[in-house]
Parts: sequence; C-alpha cells; structure tokens
Amino acid sequence: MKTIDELLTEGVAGKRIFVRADLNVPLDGGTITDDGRIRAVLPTVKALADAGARVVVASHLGRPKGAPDAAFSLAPAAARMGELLGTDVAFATDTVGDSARSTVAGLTDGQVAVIENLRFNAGETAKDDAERGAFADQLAELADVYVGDGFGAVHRKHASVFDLPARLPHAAGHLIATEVGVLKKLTEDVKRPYVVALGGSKVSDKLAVIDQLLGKADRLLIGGGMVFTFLKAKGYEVGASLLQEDQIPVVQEYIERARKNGVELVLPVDVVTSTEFPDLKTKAPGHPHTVAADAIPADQLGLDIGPETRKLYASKLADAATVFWNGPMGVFEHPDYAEGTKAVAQALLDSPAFTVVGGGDSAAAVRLLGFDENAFGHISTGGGASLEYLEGKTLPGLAALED
Ligand SMILES: Nc1ncnc2c1ncn2[C@@H]1O[C@H](COP(=O)(O)OP(=O)(O)O)[C@@H](O)[C@H]1O
Ligand SMILES: O=C(OP(=O)(O)O)[C@H](O)COP(=O)(O)O
Repeated sequence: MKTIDELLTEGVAGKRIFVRADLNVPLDGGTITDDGRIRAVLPTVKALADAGARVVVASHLGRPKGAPDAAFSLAPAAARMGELLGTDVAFATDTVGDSARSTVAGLTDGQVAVIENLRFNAGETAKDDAERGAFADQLAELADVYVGDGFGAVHRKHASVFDLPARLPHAAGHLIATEVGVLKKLTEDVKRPYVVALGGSKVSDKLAVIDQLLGKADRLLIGGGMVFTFLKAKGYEVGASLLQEDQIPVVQEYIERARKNGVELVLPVDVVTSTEFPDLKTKAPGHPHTVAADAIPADQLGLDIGPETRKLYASKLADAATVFWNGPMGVFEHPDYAEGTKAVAQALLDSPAFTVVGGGDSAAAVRLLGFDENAFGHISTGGGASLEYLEGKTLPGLAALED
C-alpha cells in the first residue's frame, strides 16, 4: 500500500487530491456533538495542504436515501474542519454538479474544500457495479490523485471507497495507516490475557465477530443490547429487552464453543431495567431498577449492566494485557444508564493493558462521559470496520488501496 509519505515525497503541489474521509459525526440538529472523526483526518488534510495540494475532502454522513436531504448535509462538518484548521474551508453544495466543479476549479494551492454528502447520489451505495462505476467516473473528474483515509467506511463497497481508487493514482492516508497498524497487532501475536468487551446495539453485526474471537480471545465480556440474546439463550426471561430471537441457536453454539475452547464468556449477573426506553433528548429522569440477570420482570427492558456486573467486569479487565472494547455497555446517552459504560472505561484506564476502543459510538461515549481520550491506547474511528478487520474479512476500501 502506497503511503501518503511516499506521495508527499513525489510532490503534490498544484495537484487536486481527493481525500475520502469519514466525517460521519453525531449531530443534534445542526450541532456536532462529537468531532472526533473530523479531528482524526486533519493530519492528512494538513500535510497535503501544507505541501501545496488542492485538497478535496469527501465523505458520507448518516444514511440518506440517494438524494439530497438537508438533515444529512456535511456543511456543519466543513465549518468545523475550517475552525480546526484555522483556515477557510470551501464548501460545495453538491457532489459532482456545478457547485463541486466550480469549487474545485477555484481552489488555489494549499486550499481545502469539502464537497456535499456522497450518499446524496444513489451511485455511491449502488449494488450494481456499473451504476457505482458511473458515479466514480464523475468523482474522478474532480481530482488527479486519490487518498483513502475514511477508515470508518473501508468495509463498505461504495463508489468513493472501492471504485474511485481504481480510477486514480492512490495512496493511504495517515489515519488508515495508524488504524491498520494497531488492529494488526490484535490479529497477529497479541499479548495475553486478551480480553474483549462487546456491547452496543448493532447486535447482528457484532455476533459475527464473536465467531472469530472464540478462537483468539481469552475472555469475552458481553454488555449492551447483545446481552439479552445471551441471557435468553441460557433460558432466562428478558422481558421487553432488545432480543435477536433468530440468533438464539447461534449464541447457544457460541456458549458451547467457548466452554470447549476454554474461552471465559462473562455475562452480567445483574442489569438495570426500566419499563420504558429513556428520552435521550430531554434526558428526563427514568425509573431505573436493578434486578438479577435471571429475574428480569416481563414488563421491563434492560438498559445497562448492574452494579455487581460493573465490579465483576472491572475485575476481569484488571489483569488483561490487551483489551479490545467495542460498543457501550448500556444506553450511555442517558445518565441513568451510563454507569456500566463508565465502569468499563475506568477499568481500562486503571489497567496497564494495551487498549483499543473501536466504534463511532464507543469513542463518542468515552469523550462525552468526560474521559481523556489520550489515556486510551488507541481509539478507533471505525466500529463496523474494526470488527470486520478482526474477523479477517477483506475490506473493500483497503483492498482498493493495495494494488
Ligand atoms: N441495553 C441496550 N438496549 C438498547 N440499546 C443499547 C443498549 N445498550 C447500549 N445501547 C445503545 O447502543 C448504541 C451504540 O451501539 P453501536 O452503534 O453498536 O456501537 P458502536 O458505534 O460503538 O459500534 C448506543 O446508542 C446505546 O444507547
Ligand atoms: O459510522 C460508521 O460506522 P460505525 O457505526 O460502525 O462506526 C461509518 O461512518 C460507516 O457508516 P455506515 O454504517 O452508515 O456505512
């Protein structure tokens, strides 16, 4: 994989460089609640701009349906990038139309532009190769060189991630190089005990990685919405909690395989429940109860791991040499259900282990709960991407940069 350093050595002055970033930041209305993904791509953008390139930054945001949708505009991200860089960042109100073409044509050496959300064009995410290719052809007209640096999206076979690098000379940016370098350590000779904590709500995505981790990790701690499929698989009732009914046999097989492989699979002993999902906008006080994991009342849903589980998980992290954590332990956005996620974050800070925190929401949780992100070994900008990397899958956005 060609690196950005090689590209810089060759010289980029006056060249139009397309930087595929992942600026998919959490928004509350038009306000960015966590700008981590914008800060993560700055080293690449700055290095190129400082070397006199004309930098065209592109990204998706959210999941718009292939047409413009103001709620998913990248304008706030472009403004924030300008603030962080301390320079004017131009913004094109479309992706491959008049605004994009004239904005790019108007760039001078060292200037940066952001173009509008790539997913406003159906070609970006199209399953059909020709449709994606046609959109990639249009994107290719905007640039001379492609730099892939949107690590959070490298698992997507999308036009800007997979098809565009085939059409332009290409290199990997600093963020992708760093992310891959760290994750590689977790797939090669990892220091043991290797403990993995998994939570969050994208349950089906995460169950797949457990399959691979059962042959790799020494201990698995389960939290978040995934827990209830495990508890149900053990024969417990889970009330109104998040449940992947169709995955119960898969999870039962995981429990059995963990036992056979000597992998310690740790499940909550107590959970924090409520009769309703909390209001994340008003943060109005909920009605949390702590119950034993095998005694969740029928009218309650589990929203966090309980106090005994927090102590248990902290003790299971204390002697780790390597930790990978993906997915909050509970609905951390509400203060009643943030304690489990806080406890795991604190345990990681207290442990001397090499820690990798993966996932847009996990990284945001760490920062929003007030932890110093620099105190963690590595905070990955990609949740799905880091999981698929650990699963050993070929990631389209990395494969495209390789040849
Ligand atoms: N018990 C639970 N029930 C429902 N949602 C949960 C539960 N625990 C955590 N979550 C939610 O999971 C979301 C993050 O999940 P996910 O997107 O899978 O994480 P990541 O982006 O870090 O991979 C958070 O918004 C959080 O509120
Ligand atoms: O937020 C992202 O992924 P993540 O939640 O798995 O970290 C990436 O920007 C990819 O977005 P997508 O899952 O809509 O393709």
